[in-house]
Amino acid sequence: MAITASLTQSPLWQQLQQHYQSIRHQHMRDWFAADPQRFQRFHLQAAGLSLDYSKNRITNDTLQLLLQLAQERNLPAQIEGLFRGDVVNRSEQRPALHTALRNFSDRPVLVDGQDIMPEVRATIRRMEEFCWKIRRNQWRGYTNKAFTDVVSIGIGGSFLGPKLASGALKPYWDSRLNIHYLANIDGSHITEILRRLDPATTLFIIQSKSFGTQETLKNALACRHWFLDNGGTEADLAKHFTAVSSNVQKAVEFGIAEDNIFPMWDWVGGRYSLWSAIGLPLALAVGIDNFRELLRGAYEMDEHFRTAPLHQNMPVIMALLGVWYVNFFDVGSHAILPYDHYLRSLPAHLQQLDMESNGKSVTQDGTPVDYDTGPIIWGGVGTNGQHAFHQLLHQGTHFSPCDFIMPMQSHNPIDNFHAMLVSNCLSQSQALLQGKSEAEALQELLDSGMDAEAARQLAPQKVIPGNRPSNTLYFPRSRPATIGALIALYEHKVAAQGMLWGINSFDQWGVELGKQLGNKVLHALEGEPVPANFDGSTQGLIQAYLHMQHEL
Ligand SMILES: O=P(O)(O)OC[C@H]1O[C@](O)(CO)[C@@H](O)[C@@H]1O
Repeated sequence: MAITASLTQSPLWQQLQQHYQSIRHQHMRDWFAADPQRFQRFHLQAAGLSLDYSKNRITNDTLQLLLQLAQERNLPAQIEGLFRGDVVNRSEQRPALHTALRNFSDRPVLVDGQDIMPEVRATIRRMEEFCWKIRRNQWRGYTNKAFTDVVSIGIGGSFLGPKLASGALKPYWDSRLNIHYLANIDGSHITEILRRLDPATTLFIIQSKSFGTQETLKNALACRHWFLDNGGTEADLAKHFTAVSSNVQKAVEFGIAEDNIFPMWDWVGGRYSLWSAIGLPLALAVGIDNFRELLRGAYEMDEHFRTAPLHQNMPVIMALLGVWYVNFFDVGSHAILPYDHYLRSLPAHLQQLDMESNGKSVTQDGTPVDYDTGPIIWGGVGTNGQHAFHQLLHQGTHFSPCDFIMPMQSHNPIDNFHAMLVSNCLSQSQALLQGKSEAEALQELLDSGMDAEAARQLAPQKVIPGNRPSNTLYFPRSRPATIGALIALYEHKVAAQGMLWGINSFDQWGVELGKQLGNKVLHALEGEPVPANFDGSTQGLIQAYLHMQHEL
């Protein structure tokens, strides 16, 4: 769906700017005091998730204007187009149909006139059969021992999604199988993983949509050597090496038996591929039924995104709030703060999802944007972050809107641990909202018995501006369906922001230059002449590397 009018030239954009000027000095504290219904009014539920977005710098008028923006940018039609399989990734001439991977409806999904659903369902059945054989010890290693370890080799989207979801669903793991994720091209990473493993009981899954990613292929080759050097034979490889890829030919050339290759498709982006056979390590860990529940939760969020009116649409509201901060408050970052040990990989997954999707500077038709797009996504698990980076959130010169994410029940209820965890989460968003004025700080110091002059000197250091926005996403417990819904929520939030900004959220050309240069640098590090057109810094660093190879 083409957007014709320039975003920033529209009268609505000017209206939003004027509205921003009119509310920017108002404090959320006063809004809460004036409106006892604010929590209920700015609150949504979808697919088992609840969103409290009342602690945002918005009034009813803000929301109305933002919702008008969504209409003006044809969001409903764009969302429908995404699900229908329109070529939303125009630079690669592809649809983005990760939603087909979790389509529990009987609606066909057409790509080039062909319904892709039969192939999607056949692949899940293959995954089911595979999981069943491994988990019931019918498919065993070359010494006929059952598998104890699975090494998933992949990077980016072929790593972060499965890693996040398998961490999030740790309570559902089959304790007989350990899952290891090997991503980085770093001798220390592979050494630390393989040192603990026995080739006879280790299964490898090479995860690469392209089957051309340097890190993955190098790691896969090293694992193969390790397997052959430690007891396995060429004839045993088919028992221990499987792959997931859209490039079957390359996987076969690498030496993977064709029957051991699970398909991927061009219409699934890497960072949206958890729902495909890339989710295989997760399915092995938690079982195919739980994997299907994850898909079902995502499907429920899909249906919500597709059908809910804009003002009740959770991904759309989160997207609009993001645009409000990025484009009107000039805020360039967004923090993801899960208060759940099992969700500790969420910030890393959302970094790829959001920043690879919306870190773009031109619109779909190639016009440079004259407004900011995707923010820097960062974060970490609470409460650890409170004792590290939250200081800046509370008193730094710039603010970062925060998403607090919190299950209300723990899988491991011990004493009052969970109440303490939740209390920390709630009090952080409360402190961000409320802040502390200089008068309050001074009074506190005087009440503690401090001498008046010392208190007056110290009080400014203790001022906390407050009025800092946050969302709180909560749900009863991290179940497979909840985690599916949560990840899909962010996928759709990111897609909706891309639609509002008119950019392509489904390509990632920016990562290519580094890959091209990387090969030339590698040749130089391996002794070839350093290209004369390399900048002085890179030349100097190459020389330093070469020099240090001779140091003990
Ligand atoms: O699955 P592949 O093809 O190995 O790609 C891995 C990752 O590399 C990227 O292409 C970026 O380099 C990501 O988009 C992708 O998720």
